[in-house]
Amino acid sequence: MSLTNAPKPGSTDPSIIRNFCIIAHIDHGKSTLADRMLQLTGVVDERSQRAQYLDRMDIERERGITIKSQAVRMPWTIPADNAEGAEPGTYVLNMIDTPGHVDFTYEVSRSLEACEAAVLLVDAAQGIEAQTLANLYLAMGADLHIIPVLNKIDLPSANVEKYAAELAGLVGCEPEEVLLTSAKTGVGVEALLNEIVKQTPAPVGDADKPARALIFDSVYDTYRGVVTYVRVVDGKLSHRDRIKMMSTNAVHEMLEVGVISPEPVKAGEIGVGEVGYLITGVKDVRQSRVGDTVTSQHHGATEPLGGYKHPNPMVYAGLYPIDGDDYPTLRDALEKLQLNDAALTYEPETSGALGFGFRCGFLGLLHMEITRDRLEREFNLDLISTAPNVVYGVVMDDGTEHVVTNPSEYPDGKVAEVREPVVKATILAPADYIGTIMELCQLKRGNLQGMDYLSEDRVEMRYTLPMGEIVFDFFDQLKSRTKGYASLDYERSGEQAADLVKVDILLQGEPVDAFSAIVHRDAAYSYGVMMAGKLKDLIPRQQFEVPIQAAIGARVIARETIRAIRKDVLAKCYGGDISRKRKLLEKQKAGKKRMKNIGSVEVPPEAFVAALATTQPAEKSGKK
Ligand SMILES: Nc1nc2c(ncn2[C@@H]2O[C@H](COP(=O)(O)OP(=O)(O)OP(=O)(O)O)[C@@H](O)[C@H]2O)c(=O)[nH]1
Repeated sequence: MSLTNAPKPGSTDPSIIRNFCIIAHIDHGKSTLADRMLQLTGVVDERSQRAQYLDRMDIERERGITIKSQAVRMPWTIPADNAEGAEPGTYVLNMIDTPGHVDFTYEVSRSLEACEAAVLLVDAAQGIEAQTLANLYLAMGADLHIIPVLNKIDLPSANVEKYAAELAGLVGCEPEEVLLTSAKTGVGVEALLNEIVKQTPAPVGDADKPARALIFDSVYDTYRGVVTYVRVVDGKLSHRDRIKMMSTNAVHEMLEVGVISPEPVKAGEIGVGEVGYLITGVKDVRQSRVGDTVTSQHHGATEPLGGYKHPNPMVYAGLYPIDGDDYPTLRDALEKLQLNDAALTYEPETSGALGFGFRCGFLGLLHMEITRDRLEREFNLDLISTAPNVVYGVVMDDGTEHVVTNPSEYPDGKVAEVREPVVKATILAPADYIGTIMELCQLKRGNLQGMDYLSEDRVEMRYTLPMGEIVFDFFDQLKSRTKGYASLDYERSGEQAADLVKVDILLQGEPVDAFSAIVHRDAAYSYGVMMAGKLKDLIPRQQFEVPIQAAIGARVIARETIRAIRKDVLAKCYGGDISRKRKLLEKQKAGKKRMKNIGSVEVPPEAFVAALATTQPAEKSGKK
């Protein structure tokens, strides 16, 4: 197809615009399908085609997952001989590739607001998974038309009949209406593009009203500053406008307006129903927040589009440089990352054991891992991260309330109540595993809210669970108990009072703040024993005996001892070569410089890294 006769941005009749997104469980093939569409519509030619074209960040490529949403404009022609259900002619498709992981649900929900239809993609060898449901519910909540598609039909293990019926049952259509594709071989993708044109409602909006556009993404680009992705609802945005962000009333000069196809293409303006980008002088994505409404400064709109939510951090952890000299580099690195990630928060913090670092807030564990990975990789830092924890509310006997994002801030004195955040979790698994899943959820203080059979051998179980129990190794354990067959999705759902205590770990009587944890009273003993045992193995023997204790307040609940030894570096030096002796002693001194001192106990940084490493969340690899 030639792009020269494709409709131009700014003057496109809304009736030929189709805005859609692709939603799916992680790994069901969204990015591959998006690639295939780019190829078929001619916006990416064979030569520049690379796998996962839209996943631009290195880390996205390496992990094979999508982190930031992207929007692409593609022309698609319905020929006269296949026009049943649509006028023949060239249409404009705006495709929004959405992230699939639970940490980025907020981004998915904003992307959905910019569309009229959602292609619901399901792996024909896996069937419906937890995030298939979660994303479907989000899409239905946004009133989108759903186009059900079974992908990967080329796989020998595909069970098209079974899963088409399951999917049809879920969205309420006939199994024959489920489209079949292989994003890998391209089978069925052309038919899907035709169906998108036929089934997706054209956008409605008023071209004569003041401009209103929804920000559904904003990213920081080193060369161009903040690039804001918008969907225009009413009016027009032109490169000559000064624009206003309606939540803050901040006014910005517009430097450029354009569409992505699949590289940025400048346009004079974008109008009703169109999806495009804006570049202003803004230097920081926090000034151009996802969910906000953009209008023009003069004769602007007075009513913003539907409300938007601040992404609140759910999980906190301390990040410390292993080498204290790297502290300024870490600060600069966090500042740079935040330009691109409005959800990342950080503030300086000092730890008696680890020195200067930052308390960082994340949307979830995957978000935390990705941030840490990027800091280490892109800024060449070696970091120690403390165990992640959620936010607790502590009410004292005298009625004062504290918000605790760090165990070391846990207040002293008489505590009346501790409140913890809870989540609503949905687990999908083969029915054979119901018993073991229930056992695990019980262990993690979950409450069963309901259970449904999706088909004969597949169940959906709904639980409320304390978020603090989910952030550690819940997902890992769920996967290992179900041989990898279960999938999990959760969302924040208020808080509850719980019997929580702070467990301190003491080395030679000195509490080590980095190892303190807030845990349920029933789990306090096992946390203490586990940590004391780990540290006994990790901390090298010193010239004196070192007791390791775990304590709740003044009460010691577990104890280990590291026996004394004198490491005699001169032992191998017979004879009296004084310069050699001095050399060895200096080497020992240099080694000691890296050590972290807890009282008089020297702890190598590696011991902190190993002791604080929880079982790695399975999402680390980006796969289920
Ligand atoms: N055999 C086969 N493999 C496919 C097909 N579509 C995608 N895949 C493979 O499935 C894996 C996951 O595909 P992606 O496109 O990265 O999945 P995704 O849904 O975008 O994943 P996230 O971006 O992480 O949410 C890749 O290894 C693809 O090559 C298909 O139609 N057939």
